[in-house]
Amino acid sequence: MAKSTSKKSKATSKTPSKTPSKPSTKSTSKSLPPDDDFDIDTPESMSIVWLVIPLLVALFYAWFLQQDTTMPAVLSKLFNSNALVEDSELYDLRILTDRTVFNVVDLKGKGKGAIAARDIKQGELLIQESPLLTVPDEPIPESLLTPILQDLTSAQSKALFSLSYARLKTEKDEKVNLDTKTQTPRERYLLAEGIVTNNAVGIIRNGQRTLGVFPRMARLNHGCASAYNLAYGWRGEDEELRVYALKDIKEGDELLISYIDSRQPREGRIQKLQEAYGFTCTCPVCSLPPKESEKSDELLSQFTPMYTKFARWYKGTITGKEAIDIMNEIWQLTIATGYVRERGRWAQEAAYVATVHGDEDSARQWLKLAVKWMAIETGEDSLKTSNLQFTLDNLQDHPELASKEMMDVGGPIV
Ligand SMILES: C[S@@+](CC[C@H](N)C(=O)[O-])C[C@H]1O[C@@H](n2cnc3c(N)ncnc32)[C@H](O)[C@@H]1O
Repeated sequence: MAKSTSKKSKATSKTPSKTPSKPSTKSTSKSLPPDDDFDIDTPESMSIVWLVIPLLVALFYAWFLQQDTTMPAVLSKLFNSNALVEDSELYDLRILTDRTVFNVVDLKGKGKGAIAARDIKQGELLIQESPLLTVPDEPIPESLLTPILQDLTSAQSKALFSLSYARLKTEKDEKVNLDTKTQTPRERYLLAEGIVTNNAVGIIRNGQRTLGVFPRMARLNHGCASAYNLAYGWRGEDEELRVYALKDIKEGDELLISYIDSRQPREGRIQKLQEAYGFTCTCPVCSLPPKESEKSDELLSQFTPMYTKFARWYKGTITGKEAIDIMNEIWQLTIATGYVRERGRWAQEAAYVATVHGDEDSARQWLKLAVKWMAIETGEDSLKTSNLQFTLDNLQDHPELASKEMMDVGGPIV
């Protein structure tokens, strides 16, 4: 009240200089004042502004409450009509920061999928996401899931129920109404259970293996071996899932992760994907013509026996030099197959071999490679990358340096 009074007196004091010399004719006029007479700072217009602003805020709030959505979704709509993020995905504010990276679109034979909206650089962080919900990594009973579903906000619920499922855990002949507005609590549970099973990712929380649903990441389809271009992982130190680009990706390419260990021949991959996710993989590697597919199978099937051979070094049945030779063969295999996912870990293991045999030069070369690839897969600032960088910077203080017989084991041939 006091404020508006002082405004009024201030405005009133201005009036004389604006008042035309013949006030009687003007004051009776109902028409709009001429432009040069219009002054927003007059007492009348100020009081209108002060009335209109709260009214607009109230109207906006009333409209927002009707929207069944989140404030960021509304803001995103208002300020960025080209935003690539659907309202249903906006249960986590950080999603707004990755909205220019990919579009979620319908893809023939796959449901939805993510398509790069621009060129993406190797090592770029593409998704950073908190779990929408978590459940223990075991069968999910109705008594556990129902209260979790009841606790979801409307945006979270929308995000969850927009996801895909492969099969529902129904009793014989049981029909399930899929309309979330009219379904019974049991039908809602069955649908949610199917969605969680099809989309959840294994994470470690409080030392326990847990399943988490991450709706943004859940749109990523599967590709085998060289076909997938992203690496995902749970970052325990920040309690969030991160997805990084393993390779340079062109605008328009589909973004793919690997749901299974795809270092195996086609038949095994197809069977595993069918059992766990209910689809027959049609990725570029699974769609190779027969001759090329045979060649690809032959190469991919070499990874496991080669790594088994390398691991004999831990038991002392092969020398450090032999172990490093095998690791270099594995590295060549990653080049031949385009399977680059585990390079960071493999280089780290080779660095350890070189370290304990006191071959500091080779250890440093392997550690540099390990830092590079761990940063691509898990980020430059991840605990894994930082630990490797620390080992590289402080190799001379490594507690196991030269703890086995001294040997020149050899560095990476890349
Ligand atoms: C985690 S979801 C991926 C996103 C899903 N396409 C969607 O529409 O939300 C897993 C499901 O996607 C489909 N899918 C994933 N990768 C596929 C592929 N390579 N070929 C065919 N279908 C695939 C399968 O239906 C699978 O059960």
